Amino acid sequence: MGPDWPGKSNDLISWYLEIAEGEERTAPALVLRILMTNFAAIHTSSMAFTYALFELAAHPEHLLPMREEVESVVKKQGWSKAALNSMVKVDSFLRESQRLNPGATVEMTRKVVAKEGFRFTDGIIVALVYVTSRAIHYDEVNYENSTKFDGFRVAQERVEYTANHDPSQDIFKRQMITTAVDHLPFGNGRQACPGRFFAATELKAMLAHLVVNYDIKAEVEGVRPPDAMVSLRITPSPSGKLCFRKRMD
Ligand code: HEM
Repeated sequence: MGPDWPGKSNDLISWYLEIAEGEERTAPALVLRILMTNFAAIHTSSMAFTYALFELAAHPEHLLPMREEVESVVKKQGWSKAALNSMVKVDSFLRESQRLNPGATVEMTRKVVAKEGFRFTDGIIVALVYVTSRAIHYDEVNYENSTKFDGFRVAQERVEYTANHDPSQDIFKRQMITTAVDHLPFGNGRQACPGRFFAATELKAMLAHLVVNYDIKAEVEGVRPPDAMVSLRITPSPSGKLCFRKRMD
């Protein structure tokens, strides 16, 4: 039948089967790969959304502008992938939430393969490198008022950018999916998270649905439930509570 045939599945198991060879093409090896992908995909996305809800409840002034944006975009483009791309405020809000809430104090573990290790300019030699993503995200050199949550930090910038550039020629470099040395929620470089396009689509769709259908309130006004630390990892409070109600108007 060759590599393509009518009705061929287009899913994760099929993609793995297509490239796996030798001992990688056995059921245990494929199951481990799928479990590993689930591990990379699920807790990260749920944590990112929980953080976004905590930030929204603590900074409720962001809700109505996002509601207006989503309603206006959906009116023109329906609930589509293209519509999600046009939700500039929703994208900016999630990006800011990820900036202030990376999943760990350090990310991007890299094993040095050179036998002599990696030598920093001060002479220190290491075999393993981590990047201090949280410190970078909170650095005033990189972000003005860096500790302040400003959900629309890049939204206006993007509107202005888009108005002045041909969208087919250039892309705004500070979207939720864009990685950079000063924005590392998805890592950076060759090993940057390959699931980030999927994650951004699902998180934006969920947040857009939420802001048009629900009102949200913090349990204690303006207070964001405190994070929990697990070794080098930081997680949203497992006991934090928020109040939701179906939108009344
Ligand atoms: C908000 C959600 C997510 C966050 C914050 C996140 C974050 C990350 C980070 C920080 C890395 C390490 C990047 C580096 O070392 O430079 C990574 C790698 C990875 N992520 Fe995600 N991720 C998310 C969602 C997903 C999803 C939905 C999938 C799959 C559908 C996924 C699959 C992977 C895989 C396979 C890797 C390893 C890439 C490699 O080593 O080549 N991630 N992710």
